[in-house]
Amino acid sequence: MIRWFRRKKEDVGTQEKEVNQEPTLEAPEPEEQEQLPGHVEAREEERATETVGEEAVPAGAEPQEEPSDARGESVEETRDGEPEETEEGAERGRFFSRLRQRLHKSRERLADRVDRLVLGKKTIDAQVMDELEEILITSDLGVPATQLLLDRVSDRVQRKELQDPARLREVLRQEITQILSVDAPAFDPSTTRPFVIMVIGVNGVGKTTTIGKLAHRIKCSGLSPLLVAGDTFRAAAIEQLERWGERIHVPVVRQKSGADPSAVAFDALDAAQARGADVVIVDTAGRMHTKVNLMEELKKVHRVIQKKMPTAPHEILLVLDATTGQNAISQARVFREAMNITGLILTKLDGTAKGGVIVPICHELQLPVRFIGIGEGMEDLRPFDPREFAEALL
Ligand SMILES: Nc1nc2c(ncn2[C@@H]2O[C@H](COP(=O)(O)OP(=O)(O)OP(=O)(O)O)[C@@H](O)[C@H]2O)c(=O)[nH]1
Repeated sequence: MIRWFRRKKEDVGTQEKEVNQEPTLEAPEPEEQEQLPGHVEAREEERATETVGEEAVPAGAEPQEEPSDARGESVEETRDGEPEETEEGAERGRFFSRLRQRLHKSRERLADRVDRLVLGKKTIDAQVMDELEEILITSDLGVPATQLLLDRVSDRVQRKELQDPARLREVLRQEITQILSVDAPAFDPSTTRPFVIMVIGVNGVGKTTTIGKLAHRIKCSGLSPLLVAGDTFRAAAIEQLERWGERIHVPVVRQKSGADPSAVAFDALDAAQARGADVVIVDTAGRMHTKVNLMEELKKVHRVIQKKMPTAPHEILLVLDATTGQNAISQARVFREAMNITGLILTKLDGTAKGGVIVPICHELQLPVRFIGIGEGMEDLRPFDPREFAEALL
């Protein structure tokens, strides 16, 4: 057992236990130093100033340092070591450099520290492993995933496959890619019609925004989406979804505030058939303003959808806010107890240093990350690619 790990395990274990004992389903506080728009108090005001039809600019967001050339990457930064010359390759390069730019805080916490750790070192000895452990834990990788990575690195060192400290980062990247590559069927809304997606998560994590972005992606792929305002407890949530609908020219099925969400979902499936919609995306409440238990309410919506269409919902996507770090894992545990989640969406990865949390989430839950949110704009939802993410992070 490694020294640092032994020293810190108790502290971290206690912290994790506290989180596990009382998983909060209230929107948790994001990192203190970040004035992210996900901050609950700030949201109502932001909504009032949101403009339909324009790319929303995150409050306090740093100017987007998009590279002026297509890639903004050196040749060594290309994914396969070769310059990509096709238009598709250039497009991918642009997206990748944007992803890296948005993940820069998480990258600073992980990659830059690993680089500093190996600088001038000749071997990967116990001291290096000790410091690596600290870097991984404090980068939100959690104890079990950190231990797994350390074991794999140690194995490679012992088998003499890894001797040069300069290769440590590359090896970590490979191992993290493996952890992130959860075995699951692909997300493919073209397989059934209508393809029904239920989106769940606590309030403030970015559900409605994510639904807007997802519908935009689906529309761009040639399918016709329909949005369902299933968070009937907050009038603002219905309006927010409607604004997204107007912005991306996608119809929204709604009822008045306070209506039964399962009745809204039921009617929406009729509407989807009548309109010939290909994909139905159901927003749900994140917090109950009544005595009804959130999980019971979600189960009811699920039952009603299933009654109408026995194979539906085809995806149940849990949205988690990356800025909440380890708390996101606790939330996922609670939701998984109640719902048969098929995939995850991690939001607000831009501007947080806690992007590493995606590693323990995949490691523990063995659920595929379907998409990641890297900003508030329409285009800021990306399909999750484990290798691409690991490369952007490390
Ligand atoms: N920076 C950033 N902000 C995001 C992202 N996704 C969502 N947000 C912001 O997070 C805030 C909360 O998003 P909502 O979509 O209202 O969250 P919700 O889960 O639907 O919240 P309720 O409607 O209260 O249940 C909004 O200000 C969004 O613009 C993201 O990927 N990056």
